[in-house]
Amino acid sequence: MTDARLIDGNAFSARLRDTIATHVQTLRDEHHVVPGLAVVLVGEDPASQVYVRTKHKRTVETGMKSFEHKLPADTPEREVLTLIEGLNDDPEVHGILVQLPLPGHIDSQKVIEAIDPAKDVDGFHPVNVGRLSAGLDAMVPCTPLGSLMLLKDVLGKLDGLDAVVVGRSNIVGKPMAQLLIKESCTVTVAHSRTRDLPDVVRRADIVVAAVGRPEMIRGDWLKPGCTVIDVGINRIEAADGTKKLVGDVNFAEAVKVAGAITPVPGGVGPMTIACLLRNTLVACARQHRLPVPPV
Ligand SMILES: Nc1nc2c(c(=O)[nH]1)N[C@@H](CN(C=O)c1ccc(C(=O)N[C@@H](CCC(=O)O)C(=O)O)cc1)CN2
Repeated sequence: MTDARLIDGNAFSARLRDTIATHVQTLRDEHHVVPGLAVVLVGEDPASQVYVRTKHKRTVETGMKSFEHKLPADTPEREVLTLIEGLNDDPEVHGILVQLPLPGHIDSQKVIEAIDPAKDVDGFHPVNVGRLSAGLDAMVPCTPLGSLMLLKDVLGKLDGLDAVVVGRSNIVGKPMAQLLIKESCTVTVAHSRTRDLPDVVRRADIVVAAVGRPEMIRGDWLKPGCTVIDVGINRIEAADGTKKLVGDVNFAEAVKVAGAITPVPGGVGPMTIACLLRNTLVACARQHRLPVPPV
């Protein structure tokens, strides 16, 4: 059997960012409006610092305004909430994102709920969670949205397909399941208590792995020809002592069985930031009561 097709998230996200940049230019030229994204980082988590830096770079490249707020790790919760109140009221800011995880003394849910749902480009506010689950227009979390775009690019229509989402987090697993239900898939959400997980995964035409456990999903758990979306980003030590990035799927085994698969890195990860820009563009258009660009 030939190896699975590699789903190239770097190439897809670069095309998406180009399309977004074109729409940003149109908004600027025709309506004198420039989308603005505010990113709040609390603390010095090294991975978060890299992601926030990349978000700033991509935001500016796309022609949008970027507002970075970097706060020390011991910033009181009240100060973060006050900052968000200010961003909610700032007409130049159309999207607000608080980089997660937050330091332990800050209640993440309280912070998320302080964001104006119209500016919640992460789609984590309960209003957006509820709207997505009701099948209404909503801000959709970036990683599941990017995963869905890749799936549609590979498979076209998804209706009637069996999808298994492994992981039930609020950020990925649950919204991913909602998006797949909307596409008329038959969706199973599996998690740490699921019985006979390999058998459950083996039924799937689409496997979305979002458990946060390095290489947990093995090649012999997969239905031959299925499509695998690996959301996991795990830093592990390789046999030679160097650090490497792996997903939640054992790639070397899975590539021999699946029909198509996202690599890690270079699969879903780059889609997360491209979809953040997409959500900021959409939020801006809605706030100015302009037609929402088709992205
Ligand atoms: N408020 C949020 N916090 C976090 C989110 C989020 O969507 N909203 N997601 C993750 C981190 N994240 C964006 O914030 C993110 C993760 C990974 C990538 C990415 O491009 N990954 C690369 C590998 C990069 C590396 O070497 O580490 C890839 O997979 O190719 C982008 C964004 C948690 N926090």
